[in-house]
Order: sequence, then structure tokens, then C-alpha cells
Amino acid sequence: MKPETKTDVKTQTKPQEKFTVEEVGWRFDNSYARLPEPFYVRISPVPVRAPRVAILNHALAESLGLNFQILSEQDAAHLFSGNVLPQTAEPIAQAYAGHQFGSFTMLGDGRAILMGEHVTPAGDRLDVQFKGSGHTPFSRRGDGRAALGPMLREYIISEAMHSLGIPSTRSLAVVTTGETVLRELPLPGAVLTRIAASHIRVGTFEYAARLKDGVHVKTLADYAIRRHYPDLLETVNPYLALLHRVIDRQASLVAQWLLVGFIHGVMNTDNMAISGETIDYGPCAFMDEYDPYTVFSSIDDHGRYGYHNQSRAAQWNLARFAETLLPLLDSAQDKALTLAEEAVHAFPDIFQQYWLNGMRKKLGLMNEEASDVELIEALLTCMHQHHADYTNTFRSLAAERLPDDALFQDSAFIAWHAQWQARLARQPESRAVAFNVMQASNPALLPRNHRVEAALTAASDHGDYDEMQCLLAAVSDPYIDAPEYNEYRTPPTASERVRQTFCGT
Ligand SMILES: Nc1ncnc2c1ncn2[C@@H]1O[C@H](COP(=O)(O)OP(=O)(O)OP(=O)(O)O)[C@@H](O)[C@H]1O
Repeated sequence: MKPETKTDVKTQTKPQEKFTVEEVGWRFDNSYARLPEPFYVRISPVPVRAPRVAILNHALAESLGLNFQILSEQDAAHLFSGNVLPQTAEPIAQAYAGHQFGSFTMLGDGRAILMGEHVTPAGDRLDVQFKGSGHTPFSRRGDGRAALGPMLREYIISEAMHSLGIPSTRSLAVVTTGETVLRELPLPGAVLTRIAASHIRVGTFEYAARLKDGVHVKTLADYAIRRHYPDLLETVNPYLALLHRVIDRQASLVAQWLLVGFIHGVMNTDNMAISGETIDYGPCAFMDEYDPYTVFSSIDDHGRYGYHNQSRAAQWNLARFAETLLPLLDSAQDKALTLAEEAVHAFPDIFQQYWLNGMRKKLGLMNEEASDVELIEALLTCMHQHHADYTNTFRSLAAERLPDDALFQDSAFIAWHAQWQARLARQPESRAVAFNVMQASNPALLPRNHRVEAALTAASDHGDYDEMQCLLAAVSDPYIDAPEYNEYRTPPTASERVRQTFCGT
């Protein structure tokens, strides 16, 4: 690690240096940049013309041990646009590959720069990455830039995901660049500062596996184990243990998405993080009415990444991950293949267990009965038939408040409700205990897609961030019934409903 000095800020354009790295609190130690060169290219963000702060995440900054108080708006804008680089950052664009909608492509950070790894006062090592930071050798035909709307969408949904208690990358800042990006229309450009456990993806392993000299997967696997799962170093076969652990993390993650009605929208292998965090909030959204066939993404014509397909998509990606590890699993090819297949074939059961445990909590079932799956499926079938709102239905059950609408008047639902009540009465725990668990497992507030779109339009088209700030406040404590945020619980009307979510990069 390079020593930090009092004048520890490198200026790319000409803003005044009024702060030092020590004062802001960055503590960079860039272990990924010590991997061999094929894993990245050293390159700095391309400076932007007139950066301005769109939003700063003060709560996250505090938990990272960063002091934003000393930064003026202009300082912050330069810092989070990449115009001013902390001396101890070692900017790189990471190389990776990916299966996108099933087709393999060599990729890499085409519009992102990893500034380095910040070590928090608690000792956590976290990537600090700028997304939308300009052209890199991996940009292919892209401009290296990002539009404001999609960066704010990532900010809102990643922060909501974190508040829901679901592993996710975080968003520290969004700044506008003062430059226009050309998409279908000219749009304001922006840079998002993303904080992540790491940016090692299944696609990073696919990239390493395709490099010629055969040692790179081992280098990457050793690095990933040390960084994310050091306990595996004690196991007999750490690479097999890594495969099992990543499968477990993804099964847990995707189950958690389903339990809150989340649809990622673009589950390509380059968007599956080895850390088990949700990454890349592109055409993603939370479902309003329950329909397992819901697809939001404007580019997902065949529903490959629709709600009900997400566990299958995850397993498919994990099979690609397992393939990259084959040479490390066992020196005998047949044995390695068997080990990999056993691990990947175990995914559906592991996923089902996480999902079932989560559903039991949503319904206050504190112990296990063989007929629980049937009970859960019967409720979901009723909800589907009545186009019931996913979030509000579960929250109503948790609050013992059954609204006067079609679902709750339906005879099949009334029969289901009686069965559920009888099931609750059979368990030893009191109703109070069960309903507390339900309250903590059924969010009242999510960033519904129509509210996200309204907030993004106000911010991106009119520079008005009030709606976004209110939405962020509403979803920051999602398991509380806060009357002041009741309007955010209302499902969209037919005319408000947003059926498609655009990648809109
Ligand atoms: N405007 C752009 N210019 C250059 N490259 C781009 C651009 N948009 C996307 N890419 C690259 O295309 C690939 C796939 O894009 P995708 O939208 O899935 O990723 P992303 O949102 O840019 O990044 P991440 O997965 O890190 O969140 C990535 O390698 C990305 O860097």
C-alpha cells in the first residue's frame, strides 16, 4: 500500500484541493490490482466537464468511516466523478466474460473503473467502483458512459434491497457529468459510485478459464477464497468447497428475491457475483400483482429471466461456474466432472429449502409440517387467480387485516384461511410470536416500479429530486407500517402500471 501524505490527492482537471485522503477517510489497499495483468487494465476515469452531485449516501459513508462533512458540494462532485483521484487509489478496468442470454462473449468493464478496495474501520474490504466513468479498452462500440436515470434506478433499488436485508452492492453517490449521452434520445450523463464486497463474477472465472496458460483459474479461485470464504482454506478440497459455497449463496439469494417479488431481469453470468450479492440493477423491478410469469425487461422476449425462471437461470449460471473449476476439482477428469455435477444438481433442493423456510416465516409457520408446501401453493394459486398484490397480501395477513377485496371474499381463499389458522393453532408457539415473525418477514414498503419511474422522470427530466428522496425515505425501513408512507403502498392503477423496464444504459 502506498503511503498517504497530507497532499494525497491527484488532480486531473483543476478543482481546488481542499481536503486530503486522510480527512475523507479513504483507506485503500488494492489487492485485486496485485493479481497478474490479464485480470485488468490500468486506466483512470475519463474526466467529465461539469460534475454536480445528484445524491450522496451519508448513512453509507458513515458506516464506511468516510467523512463527507469536510466536502463541499463541488469537492464531492469532483471526487465522485473521477475528476479528482485519491493518490492511494489504483484505478483499473477489470476483465471478464459472460454468457448473455445464453451466448458467450468476452466483456470487461466497458464503462466502469474499479478505484480500489477501501478497508472500513470494522476491517471490511470493499470495492469502490465508478460506473459510467468513460471509455476503456473493453468498451467495444459503447461510449463508456451511463445515463442519469439508470444510475438513479440502481441507487434506489440497491439501497432498498439492502434495507430489506438482502445481500446487495450499495450506492454511495451519483453525480451528473454535465455531458449528454446519446441513447434513443439525448440524456444527462452520470457516474454512480458502487460499493461491493467485490466485483468477481461467474464471468470473471469464465474469462480466466479461457486464458491460454491454464494457471489463471487457480489464481482467481485462490484469491476469491482468501477474500470471501477464508474458512474454506481449512477444507480438504477448497475449490470444491468454493463451488458448494457459491451455489449455497446463490440459492439463498435467489430465494430471497422471490420471497419479496423481485425480478432481476438480466441474470447473465457476468451479473452473478461470487460474493453472493445482488449486482447490476438494470431492467429489474418488484412485482405488484402476483403472476409467476411476470417479465419486466424490455429485452427479455422469451421470459428467460422472468420471475419463475430465476432459480433455473441461477442453476444454469452455476453450471458455467462449475465448468471453469473442473481442472481444480480433481486431477482425474471423470471424478472432477462427477463432483461438479453432484454440486450443481444439488441446487434445486438447496434453493427449495431456502424458499420454503422463507415462505414459512412469511406465514408465521414456526415448525415444519409435510403439507406446508401444499398450503403455500394453495395461497399463491388464489393470489394468481385474483391478481392479488404480492406485497400487500402478505402484509395484510401479517397484520391480521384482511381488506375487503375480491381475493379475501373468494371461497377458496376463505377455506385456505381456515386451514392456515388451524395450522397456526397446531404449533406450540403463541400467535404473538408467529405474527412478530410475519411482520419481520413481509415488507410493507418496496420501491414499486411506477413510483421508481416517477422519481426517475422528475430527477432526470426536471432536476427535481424530492420524489426520489421521499421514495428512498419510505423504503429505508420496509418492515414498519409508517402511516406517512401509505401512498407508497398503493399498487399502481391500470394507467400507472409500468409493464416494461428498460435497460436504458
Ligand atoms: N455505454 C457503454 N459503453 C461501453 N461499454 C458498455 C456500455 N454499456 C454497457 N457496457 C458493457 O457491456 C457489458 C454488459 O453491460 P451491462 O449493462 O450488463 O453491465 P453494466 O451495467 O455496464 O455493468 P455491471 O454489470 O458492472 O453493473 C459490460 O461489460 C459493460 O461494461
